[in-house]
Amino acid sequence: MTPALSLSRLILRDFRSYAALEARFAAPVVVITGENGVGKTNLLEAISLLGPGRGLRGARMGDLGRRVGEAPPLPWATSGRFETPIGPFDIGTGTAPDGGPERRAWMLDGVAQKSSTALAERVAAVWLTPQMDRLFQEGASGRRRFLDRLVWALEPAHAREVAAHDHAMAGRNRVLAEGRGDAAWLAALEEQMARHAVAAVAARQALARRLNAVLAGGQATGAFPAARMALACQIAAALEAGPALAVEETLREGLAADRRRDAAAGGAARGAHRTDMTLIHLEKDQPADRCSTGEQKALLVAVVLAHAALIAEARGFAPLLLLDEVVAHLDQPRREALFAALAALPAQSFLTGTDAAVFSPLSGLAEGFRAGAGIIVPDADYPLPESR
Ligand SMILES: Nc1ncnc2c1ncn2[C@@H]1O[C@H](COP(=O)(O)OP(=O)(O)OP(=O)(O)O)[C@@H](O)[C@H]1O
Repeated sequence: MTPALSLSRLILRDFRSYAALEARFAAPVVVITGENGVGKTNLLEAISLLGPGRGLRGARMGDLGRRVGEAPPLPWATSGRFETPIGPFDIGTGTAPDGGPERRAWMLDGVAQKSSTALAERVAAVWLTPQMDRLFQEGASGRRRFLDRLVWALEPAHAREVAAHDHAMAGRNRVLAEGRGDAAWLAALEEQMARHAVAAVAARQALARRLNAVLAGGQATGAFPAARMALACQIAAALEAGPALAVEETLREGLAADRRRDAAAGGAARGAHRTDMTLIHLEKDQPADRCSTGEQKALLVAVVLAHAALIAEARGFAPLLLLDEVVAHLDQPRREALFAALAALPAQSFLTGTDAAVFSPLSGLAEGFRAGAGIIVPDADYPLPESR
């Protein structure tokens, strides 16, 4: 299926291991293979940075520039041309010309942007990486980040709600740590925290509900295991039971009552930062943390496939899917299920792996590249599909 949003050209300058790269993509499924350490993940990371946020590794901006010897990383830039049914647009990002290495600049169609808001309106990307193999074993923050990225693709303003909540919470933590009994200031911060927490959790809940409806339909996920997303979150539970304004009020009162406790603990016991999420493997009736690594990967794949279908329906374009080393974990039937699902999905996907042979069922469907040191070249075994 032709995706309504696809990356047709990527240009990198001094980005991680790439001094200068220009790559053109023409197919809805792009396969990049190469040996360990040649820069496959770096390429996906560069693509992930064309949307808002800190990208697939959550890296500091100053770490993204190419390092040569002991010198500090160079200023970097990446730009992408995106094709849509109403014409192309160009996004560029990189080190801001004025300011330190942590300052980032944004361009849309050659015009500098003050923030990434305009990008969030046009581009979304979702990824699965090898680092996420322990998503269900480690702390809740990784799961929350994954969940928030899914929400963000549906509702770009979600990022602002979460940031505003965290900002108010950091302010409250500071006041509590300093031991200043500034009740009016604390009350104002708690009011902001409560308001943004309820908005952020309501958006997470809405995403989970809509995602579960798509998962239950099963069309987007094909042969992947039937899955359901479950939020573990007191605010979400309260929102199920009563109106948002009442939940906000209860949260505000709870925060005010917790001041002494939160000061001693060094952080708030309630708020949007407490949401956790799991995926339920419905056939086994088990949460993801009790499933095997391969089953967990399959659950995550089912979720990103269903999510892409949901966003395509809701926003008219699907997020780019960046699937780093995902295929290696899947057995043969699941690999073929993934390839079939990707071919049917209205999303552009980028897959990486070390073994080109694994992707052979995609010959004729996908466009292939071999990554070498600082370059990528078309892979003759995966010519551009004729239909494009
Ligand atoms: N800032 C940087 N400057 C120059 N090189 C860098 C920088 N950051 C990372 N690299 C290099 O990039 C390479 C890692 O690239 P990447 O993680 O994309 O590899 P990969 O092809 O995905 O490997 P694998 O198959 O092992 O996952 C390493 O050789 C690393 O030294």
